[in-house]
Parts: sequence; C-alpha cells; structure tokens
Amino acid sequence: MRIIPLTKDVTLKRSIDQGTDAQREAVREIITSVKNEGDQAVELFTKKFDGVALSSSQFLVSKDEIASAYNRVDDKTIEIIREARDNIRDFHGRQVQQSWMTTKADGTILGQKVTPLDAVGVYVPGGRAAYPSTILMNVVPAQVAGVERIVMVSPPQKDGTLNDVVLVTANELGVEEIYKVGGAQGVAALAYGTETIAPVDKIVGPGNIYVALAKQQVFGTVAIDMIAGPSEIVVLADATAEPSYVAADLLSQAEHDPMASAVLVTNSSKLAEAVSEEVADQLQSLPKKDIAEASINDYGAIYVADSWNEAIAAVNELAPEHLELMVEGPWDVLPQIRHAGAIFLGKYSSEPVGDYFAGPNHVLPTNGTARFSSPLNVEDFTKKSSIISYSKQAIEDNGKKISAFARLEGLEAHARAVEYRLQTQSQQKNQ
Ligand SMILES: NC(=O)c1ccc[n+]([C@@H]2O[C@H](COP(=O)([O-])OP(=O)(O)OC[C@H]3O[C@@H](n4cnc5c(N)ncnc54)[C@H](O)[C@@H]3O)[C@@H](O)[C@H]2O)c1
Ligand SMILES: N[C@H](CO)Cc1c[nH]c[nH+]1
Ligand SMILES: [Zn+2]
Repeated sequence: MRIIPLTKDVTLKRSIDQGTDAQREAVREIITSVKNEGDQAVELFTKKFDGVALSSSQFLVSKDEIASAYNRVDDKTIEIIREARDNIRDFHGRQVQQSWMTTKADGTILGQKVTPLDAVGVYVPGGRAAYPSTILMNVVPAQVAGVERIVMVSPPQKDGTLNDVVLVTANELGVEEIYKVGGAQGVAALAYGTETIAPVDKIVGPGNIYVALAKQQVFGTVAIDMIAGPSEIVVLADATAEPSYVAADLLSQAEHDPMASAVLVTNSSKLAEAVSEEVADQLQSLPKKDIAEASINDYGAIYVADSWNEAIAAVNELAPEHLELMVEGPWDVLPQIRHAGAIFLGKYSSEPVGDYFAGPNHVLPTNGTARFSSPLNVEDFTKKSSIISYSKQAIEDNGKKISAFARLEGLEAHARAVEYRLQTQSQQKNQ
C-alpha cells in the first residue's frame, strides 16, 4: 500500500467522487427507459447487465423458489441468521420514537404524530456477492417501524435465480414481494412502477455506483435513505496496534468492490511499514484478490501524521463509513471523532462484527456524507406530522399578534383568517 506523509498539501482521497459523467448519463438513460417502457425496458437491461433473459412474469420470486432454496440451506446457517436478526431487532427496537402531545395552561394541545411509511423498496446488492446481511439491516428496521409493504429487489444470478441464503433470509423475515431485478433498472422500477412492480414511497439499501447514482436521480419522485455506495474503512491506529489485525480489517472492506476504499491513518511510521507488508501478504490468499487489490491500489492509502491532532483531523475530514480506533485508549479518542458512520473501539471490534452480528445497522453513509448523515435507522421508515389544537383562550390571547405577524409579510388573508375567530368570539360574547 502507498505510504503517504500526511502534510497539509495532501488531498485525502474519498471513494467514489460521485461517479463519472458517462456513468451518470448511462443511469439517466436506464431510468428514462424504465419510466417510459416499464417491464419491457427492465427485461432488456436485465439481459444486458445481468446476462439473464427473464420475462417480466418471472421477476416475482415464487413460493416454489423459496421452498427449494430452503432445501439447500443447512439448519446451522438458519440459526446464525436468526441470532443476527434478533440482535439487530433488539438494537433497532431501542430507536423507536413515540408520538407525543403536550397540553399548555391555556388548553392548547401541541404534538408530533409518528406514522410508518406505507411502502418501502429495499435494494439488496447482488452483482459481485450475495448480501443476506443487508436484507436483515434494511428489513428489520422497516418492520420495527411498522411499514406495511416491504418490497425487495436484487439482481438475478447468471442462472436467473436469487441466491439461496438471500431467499431464506427474506422469508425468515416474512418478506413476500421479492423481485429478481437489480441495478439502476431496479431502482427505477421501484420509483416509477412498471406493469408488475407497484411503485414505493422510499427506496433504501446500498449498491454499487450505478445503484447509488440511480437513487440520487430518482430522489424527489421517491424518498431515499442515503447514498450508501462502495464500502469504506479508515483505521486510526497508534504504535500499539497489531499490524495483522489492521491489515485484515482494511482488506475486509477492500474485497467488496474495486471502488471500495481502505485507509490507515497513523502517527507511527513503523506501524505503516508493517501494515503495508501485511496487506501485501494477506492479499495473496484471498479468493477475491483481484477486487481487493484494485481497491487497495486505486483507493487505498496509509497516511502517516506528524502529530496525533493531525491524524484526528484527517479522520474527520475523510468522514468514513467505518472507523476503527485501534489505539491504546480508544474511549479517550472517541470524543474527538466528529464524522464517521460507525465507530469500532478496540482491537476486538473488527469491522465485520458490525457487518453481520452486533446489532447496529451496516447501511452507513459513504463518500464523506457521514458529515451530515446517520446510519440507516428506524426513523428512516417513519415520518412525522405536527399536531396543533388551539384553544379558545389561546386564540383570544394570541390572535392579534398572529394577524400582526401576517400583515408584516403582507398576507392579509392570513390575518383575516385568524381575526374571523376573534370577531366570532366577540360577537358571541355580545349576544
Ligand atoms: N454501504 C453498505 O451498507 C453496503 C452493504 C453491502 C454492499 N455494499 C456495496 O454494495 C456494492 C455492491 O455492488 P455489486 O456490483 O456487487 O452489486 P449491485 O447489486 O449493487 O450492482 C449490480 C448491478 O449493477 C448494474 N451494472 C453493472 N455494471 C453496469 C454498467 N456498466 N452499466 C449499468 N449498470 C451496471 C447491473 O444492473 C447489476 O445488476 C459494493 O460497492 C459494496 O461495497 C455496501
Ligand atoms: N461492509 C458493508 C457495508 O459497507 C456491509 C456488508 C455486508 N456484508 C458484508 N459487509
Ligand atoms: Zn463488509
């Protein structure tokens, strides 16, 4: 891995830089075609990008396909999925926000009503790998929030099916509407609807650059959770860190995507050298060596800082999806971290612990968006309505102030709407 002294003129490299113009244009064309031609366009792009000739009548996964997937998945696997599901459910159950009301002395009632979304589309990536864990991370919070219609889309494998564990996981959660459709065409189908796929209100879930750009482009027609693109990890480590752990965790994210980014920030040149060698060694035996190598070469770096403050500043500027604190006192460093999707403390908190099992969500803001976004959570599947019930006393006490405010904005009809209440009340009093 490249070792780069972290001086002030270094430009820290983020993962995707929002894609190229060509990618953006390609996605725009896919979305327009699906919007105008529906299923026919989805069939065409599924053939083109996934290499599978599916007719639209085959998009929906059948009960038979689910049953035959169960025949090929062993009980141990199902047990692990259930235990992970329970951990994720427990964590997200703590995020539930209740509706609330408050009554003031004058009888006014104000409040906030929390309502689950009606229909949500979950994108489950499936190009380079199958992601049953991503189903858990998206569907569980949607269910905890109370969403009624949860639709899943995922690209078909070369044989036209979905991965067995993906199907079993979806079924374990009770998801019934699963379509073998992926990429930008899957996102467009969820946003605009086709003859076979009814549109949803919000699209959630991670994906590659085409999926990320498609979500960006359909935003407005539907809501989206965030742009969760290619995976990223930053390890902040001092001289006490174990090089083999650091290297292994960097590679754990590099193997996701040639555009994934794996970065070490350290104040120790000795650690930098050792990790660089470890990465080179460990890479050799990885089944997804080509992907991980491309990621490390194109988007990986080891930044060596002169001071600890400089190292912290670099981490906050990167605002990574995942941040590991492999330092002597991680809890002392935590208050200095302002921007990161998920923060892993201490040498036993390897990033994959969070990907699969601990309970927090693994759908996290990427590409620096942790500066202003949060992990996927139950609130993403709800919306709020404000509740206002003004009392007679309150309108009498405040009506004139409100109409005066309206006239400050030149809005006479607003002012009169309030004054009608005051007139009615004084007329009633005079009767
Ligand atoms: N942030 C998270 O929580 C999280 C979780 C899991 C995976 N990920 C990321 O999700 C991504 C998964 O990517 P993937 O590729 O394996 O699966 P994917 O399902 O996201 O993408 C596959 C689809 O991309 C489309 N595509 C491929 N090449 C194309 C082209 N040239 N033009 C137009 N469309 C094209 C195809 O439609 C294909 O079906 C990785 O980047 C991984 O890091 C992120
Ligand atoms: N690390 C990914 C999020 O960037 C999530 C994931 C799923 N499976 C394995 N990892
Ligand atoms: Zn991962």
